[in-house]
Amino acid sequence: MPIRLGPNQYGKAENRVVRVYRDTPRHQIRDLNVSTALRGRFEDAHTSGDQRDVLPTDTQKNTVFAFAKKHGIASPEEFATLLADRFLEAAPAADGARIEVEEYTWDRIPVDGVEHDHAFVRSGQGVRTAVVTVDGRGDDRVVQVVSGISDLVVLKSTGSEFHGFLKDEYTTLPETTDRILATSLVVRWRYDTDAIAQGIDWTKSWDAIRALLLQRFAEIHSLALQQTLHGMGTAVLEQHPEVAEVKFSAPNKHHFLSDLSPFGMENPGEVFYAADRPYGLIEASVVRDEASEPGNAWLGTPGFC
Ligand SMILES: O=c1[nH]c(=O)c2[nH]c(=O)[nH]c2[nH]1
Repeated sequence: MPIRLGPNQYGKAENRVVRVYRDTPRHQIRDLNVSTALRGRFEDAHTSGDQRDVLPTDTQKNTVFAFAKKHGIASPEEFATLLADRFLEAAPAADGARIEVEEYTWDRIPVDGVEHDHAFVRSGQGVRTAVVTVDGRGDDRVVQVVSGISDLVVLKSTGSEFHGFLKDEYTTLPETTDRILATSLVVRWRYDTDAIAQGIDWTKSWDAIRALLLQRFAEIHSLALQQTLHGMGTAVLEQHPEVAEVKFSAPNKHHFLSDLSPFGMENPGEVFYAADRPYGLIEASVVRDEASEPGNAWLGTPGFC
């Protein structure tokens, strides 16, 4: 029976590495969740059990922690690229490496109006993400970087409408010109490969894109979550030539007006029931026409159309 090994990859998932910089009394921390994966010519490991080409996932884990000490963590993107290059050097059978990073950010705790040197509170403003894929070596080396943010929970208490939609015999949703719009955004944006080759200030770009996404969410008068996402993504592409495409996954966190009429009370958009499920799931991407090819940039990153 003709059977062959299909797509495969292997690595160490969710290495939780915290790097403390303590060169001065004012400490700095980077708090990451790093997942590594190698792809390539690993048929023997699967078919005959011969592991001679396999760089163990345990070694990959050790490398993550050793590199946090040796190189520090300048940014998720840079750290991931260092790791990918290292694994391609250490494992000759690997044709590509995919490094996924989540970064949890911490703010200094203010004490008497002064930010503390070594006490932090986790910032609740979204998780920074990066997926770096390096394929090939030498002149054939291709680097793809998809940065992003997840768990960015946003809400507008007005400035959102939803009406004029298709109706059939099962439609009960009332049309509205004033509703709450709330979502927990997952946004990922892919960088142009030429821009990557020229060098990108990853943190400056990430900070600016996050701020722009929030600004546009606030500013856009929404006729649907779809239209809001399109406006946010378009703004990113207009203002960031280094970005090739933006993808969104946005659960529509429905807020239903509570019916207070049994209690003789009116409710002009003041009291809502925040439903947690089911939720509308709106996914969309915005792509620059002349965008560089994505290659393997999205391979292994689920949850987006
Ligand atoms: O912004 C929205 N988009 C939809 O597609 C949709 N469908 C729905 O019931 N409510 C909403 N809201």
